Amino acid sequence: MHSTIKKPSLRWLAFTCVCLFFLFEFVVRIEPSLAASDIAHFLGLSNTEFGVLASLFFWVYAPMQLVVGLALDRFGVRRTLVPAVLLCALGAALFAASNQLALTAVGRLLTGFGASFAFVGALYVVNHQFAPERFAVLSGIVNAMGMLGAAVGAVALSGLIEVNGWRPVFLLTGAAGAGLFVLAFLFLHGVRTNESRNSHLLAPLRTVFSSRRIWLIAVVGSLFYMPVNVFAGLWGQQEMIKDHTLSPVQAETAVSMIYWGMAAGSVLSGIVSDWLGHRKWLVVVTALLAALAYSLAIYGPTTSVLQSAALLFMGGLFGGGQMLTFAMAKEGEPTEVSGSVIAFVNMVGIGSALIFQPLLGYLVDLEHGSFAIAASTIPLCLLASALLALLVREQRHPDHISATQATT
Ligand SMILES: N[C@@H](Cc1c[nH]cn1)C(=O)NCC(=O)O
Repeated sequence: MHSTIKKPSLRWLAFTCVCLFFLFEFVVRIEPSLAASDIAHFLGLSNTEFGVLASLFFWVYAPMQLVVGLALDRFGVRRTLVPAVLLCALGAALFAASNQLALTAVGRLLTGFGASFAFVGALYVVNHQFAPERFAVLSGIVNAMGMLGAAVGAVALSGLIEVNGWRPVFLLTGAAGAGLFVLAFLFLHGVRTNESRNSHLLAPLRTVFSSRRIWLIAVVGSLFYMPVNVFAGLWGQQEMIKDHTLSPVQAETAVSMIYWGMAAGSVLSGIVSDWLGHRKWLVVVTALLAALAYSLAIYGPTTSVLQSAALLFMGGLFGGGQMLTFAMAKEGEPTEVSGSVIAFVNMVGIGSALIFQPLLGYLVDLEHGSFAIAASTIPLCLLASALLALLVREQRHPDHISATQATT
């Protein structure tokens, strides 16, 4: 049966710490892109070399997901997340303070290493310290924090960088991370339960890899998340400029609406899902509605920034339904493997960028610069996600049924 720590105030303090960590992680993740040419010039790098430097973050982040899940399942929240916050902050500070490329690269690797604990760690806290019927809405709030970090952080830091230069601002970010470490040290506590820890460190991976259901849900989540990874993250701005004659600033504004929509949608879909006590059909319906919104945004005849922004906002809003895949996946298994299950779904989800980002570029080149075929992968992935979600078996392990639900 599910257990929660006794004092609600401790639970909410832990939740606040992990939400702030995910927000911080998202800010340091995108920070280099806000001063790309200044950093490249300072370190004497070409654009390609700068791209490699910034991407070091993801080289550690993606494979670390499996380690993060195992570490959480084995050592719990406090012993993993508190050092992770410190390493993430130290990495950001080192990136800013160093004059040498090698040290800057170590800083970026360290940032990615620490950051890799944030999202899964936050969902782990939600899973272990709150009642099961709150999982979807609270994990939606976690996701919204990251999206707001990307949307608001980018604008706020760009302004500061313009006035003060990138190094003082990046150092300030590192200092904010140090402050967050102190908060986490003081207030981020795990729960002591009488749940059995796994007898073998790698045991949760066996459960994850051998479950056809978890693989299926991870692919559903990945296809559902694909527009955020690929359209919002890379190609959207170009598509908007080319096909809808928006200016670069208008296109960036319209595409950033995906993050705002996603922030609202993650929370809303969580509220509706926890209220209905249901996941699967919401995933199917929101994926279909997101497919419709993106199709209209991409293939519709509009040249108005307002209409494009509204349609992309709707795409993000319905896209918030992808967060429910985490609830679906972990609810099928015992709590002692939740960290690994959540981390695996996340790894497959963010890993889809490795396939789809270059694939879209390839298709655009193949069509001599036209997005007509390349962009069709966006609604197609969403449709595939909805269809595959239909195949997911509804399953709820007793660990994810709260005492109140169990007695009704
Ligand atoms: N919402 C996740 C990504 C995802 C994976 N499957 C479905 N969605 C997310 O934002 N993760 C944050 C991260 O970058 O780790």
